[in-house]
Amino acid sequence: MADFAPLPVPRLALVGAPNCGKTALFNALTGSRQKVGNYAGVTVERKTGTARTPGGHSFDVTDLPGTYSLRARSPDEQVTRDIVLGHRPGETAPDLLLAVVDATNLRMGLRLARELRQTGRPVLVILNMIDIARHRGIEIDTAELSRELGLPVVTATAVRKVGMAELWSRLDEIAAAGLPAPAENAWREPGVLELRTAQREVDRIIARTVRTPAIPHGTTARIDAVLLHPVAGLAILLVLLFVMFQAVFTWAQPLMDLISAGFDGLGAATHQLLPPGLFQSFIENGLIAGVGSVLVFLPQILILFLFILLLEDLGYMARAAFLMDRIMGGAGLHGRAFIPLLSSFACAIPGIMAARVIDSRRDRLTTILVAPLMTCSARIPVYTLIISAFIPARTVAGLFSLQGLVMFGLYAAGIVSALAVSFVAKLLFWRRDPAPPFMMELPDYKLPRLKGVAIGLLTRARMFLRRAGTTIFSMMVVIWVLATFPGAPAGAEGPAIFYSFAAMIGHLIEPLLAPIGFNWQIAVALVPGMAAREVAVAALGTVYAIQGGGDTAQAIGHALAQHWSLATALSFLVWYIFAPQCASTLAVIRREAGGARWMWLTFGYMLALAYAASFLTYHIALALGAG
Ligand SMILES: Nc1nc2c(ncn2[C@@H]2O[C@H](COP(=O)(O)OP(=O)(O)OP(=O)(O)O)[C@@H](O)[C@H]2O)c(=O)[nH]1
Ligand SMILES: [Mg+2]
Repeated sequence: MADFAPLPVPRLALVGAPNCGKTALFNALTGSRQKVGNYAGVTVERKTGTARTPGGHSFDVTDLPGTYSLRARSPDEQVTRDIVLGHRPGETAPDLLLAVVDATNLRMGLRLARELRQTGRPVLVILNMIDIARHRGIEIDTAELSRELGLPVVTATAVRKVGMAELWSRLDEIAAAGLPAPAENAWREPGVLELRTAQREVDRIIARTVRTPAIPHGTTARIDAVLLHPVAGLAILLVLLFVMFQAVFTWAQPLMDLISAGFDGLGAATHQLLPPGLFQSFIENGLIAGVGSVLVFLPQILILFLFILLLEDLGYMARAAFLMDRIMGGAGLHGRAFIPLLSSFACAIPGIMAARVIDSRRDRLTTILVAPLMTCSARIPVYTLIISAFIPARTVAGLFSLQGLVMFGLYAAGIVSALAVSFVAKLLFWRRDPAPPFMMELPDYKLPRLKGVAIGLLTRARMFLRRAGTTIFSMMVVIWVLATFPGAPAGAEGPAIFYSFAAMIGHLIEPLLAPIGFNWQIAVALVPGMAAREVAVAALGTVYAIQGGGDTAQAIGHALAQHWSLATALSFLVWYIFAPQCASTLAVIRREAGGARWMWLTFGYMLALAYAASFLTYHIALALGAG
């Protein structure tokens, strides 16, 4: 019954279990660069693109979050189910379902493929990661499998061009022949008994069509025996994190010096080229001091992400989640919270969105509540600036850089407080609910693909530069104006900035912040810091530059070391661990938690924590003579 599809461009949807390579296939089909990662739950939203076959046909392709069954439990799984069944308002079901199955893990994938067939939509089964399956000596009789399933089956290796040939030619055939008309949906939510029957049927099909080698592939198991060991595994995880932060400080230095020198030269050149006056001050103090002082931190951010991307690709991150589950569970956090919290090290916003993979609402809310406590990369400029200005560059025990140790401590403080807050949240809100058990599949180890890592780094760099060029730049213009006008009255003493709007605003807020050791310059920097945390660094740069310092990151450091006490610097660092210094994060919390209540709760508790912790730090430091 070769009915022709009425739509000019047929719509395909990629459906499959988490981590089976849907996004990799999506990228291969559409030429996009969506994020792939070797752990479950990377994709939490639908993404669409267009595939053009070698035969010149076009398809609309949708990438979906992974799901083990249409019996959806978490919000990301519901997205998939609703799209597959055409339950989205104003949207019909896709014309062809591409059932993506991990060829090394057929049990999960085939059960879902059979569920998809029940929906009545045409289904094409793709056995992805066939390269790994062959490498392990797994033999799959695809013709027989296709007969058993009653569905066409192709094999694919999404991450290699040559691995896509069969799928491309099959799509061309489908386009030429026209899609079969869909049948009635016969799928309904299966009960436990039906699920069990379905799994038995799948096991029977696998027994008939798949030959696995007698000796199972042991590498992953052998590595896991060490890396998942309750003691050795945790120790290795700690060492890895520690090395990561040491590297952020030591490897980045030469590159940062280079960028710094570049901005130095630029500043000097503009100073010479431009006639003295407002314009010169704007370029030198506003632009170069502001944006330049933030750009210097690009190398550190990239080094941090190099580590994270490599470990992700390797398949280590899911293990880290497994290791942390006991500790996180004790604090009332779900094991699946690990990935969202890990993403929050980049930025709380994707982290909070990644919490969609957590199916229970209380666990999702707890995760969202504490995600902003993870040290996001926007804090790195703030931390590094203060650390380089106040913490001597010494080595401790002949091995560790003291600055790296302090940085490690700041990250650790964020993590520990996140655990503490979720523990308290559990006591306050959810005392009676028992925590559901943690189930997460551990992916096999894979060698990281350099191309993927390089793309990941490029994306990060581009995002960072875009922020520097937009948010940070525009905030800098505002700050420069506030710090320059109305100018000093005739016969005034001291730098003109003392008579500026910025000083007025700063002096207005200062009494509130004086108890935690902040001066009016810090008060000025905190307000625009709500737009993006790094702006605080740039704002301090501009304020002190106009006040008469130099205009590079190093010059800002010197200015701070002159004007601040150590107690103030420490209090400022501690403030940045806790303070709700990011308006966009709060907006996302409101959206994802479904209410302003949770946003204000987050804002309130973080502000209270920040103030209390900075107050304590400042006064303890003063008492110890760091005033
Ligand atoms: N060797 C090999 N690796 C693959 C193949 N397809 C995907 N991968 C890798 O498998 C991992 C998971 O791929 P993704 O595309 O992120 O998987 P996904 O199905 O989108 O996962 P979720 O979005 O979490 O549901 C990544 O590390 C990919 O590089 C393949 O055909 N062969
Ligand atoms: Mg994906």
